[in-house]
Amino acid sequence: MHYDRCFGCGELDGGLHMRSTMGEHALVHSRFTVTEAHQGAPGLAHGGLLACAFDEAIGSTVGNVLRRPSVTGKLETDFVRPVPVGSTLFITAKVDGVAGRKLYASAEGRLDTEDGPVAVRARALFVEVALEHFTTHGAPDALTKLKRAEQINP
Ligand SMILES: CCCCCCCC(=O)SCCNC(=O)CCNC(=O)[C@H](O)C(C)(C)COP(=O)(O)OP(=O)(O)OC[C@H]1O[C@@H](n2cnc3c(N)ncnc32)[C@H](O)[C@@H]1OP(=O)(O)O
Repeated sequence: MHYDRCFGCGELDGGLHMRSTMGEHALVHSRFTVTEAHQGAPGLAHGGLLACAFDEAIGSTVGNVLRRPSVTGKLETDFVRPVPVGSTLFITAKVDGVAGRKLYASAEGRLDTEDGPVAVRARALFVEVALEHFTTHGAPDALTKLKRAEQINP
């Protein structure tokens, strides 16, 4: 968790409540379980929420592997298989490269087990920002709030 009120990883009611774990070879593993609240078509996950889960999984990967403050500049998703309500996506993400402030990363999500069929792939460009990005555009006390989450979950 990088911030307790983050929609992706925080404690908010209705949030995605995702957690990430660093694995071997700098791969980062996250899980997203699709509930009734995440539906688009009846019984199926909404594509925008799946994109959100991948934004979170990749953002957490960039943050934890590179330890550079950054924001999503671009996020591309390939939805290759339907994701039913009740299923869990096992997401594995990695950093693909760094070019100055541009941080490239990607992820794939497999259905229900770590070696299940791939249902979603995503690629993202994160752009490194100064910490003032968060205090100027977000909340003046943003750094205190982010630091609090770091203390809960170092
Ligand atoms: C642990 C954390 C988990 C968090 C997960 C969730 C993360 C998020 O959702 S963050 C929220 C969503 N994202 C945002 O709000 C970002 C809003 N955008 C911005 O603030 C700015 O556009 C920002 C910071 C991305 C870039 O602006 P700026 O700092 O002026 O840099 P800028 O010069 O435009 O771009 C830097 C480089 O990135 C490239 N770039 C920026 N955006 C894009 C894009 N969409 N596509 C391709 N390239 C891009 C530029 O071309 C430039 O490349 P080069 O250096 O080769 O010329």
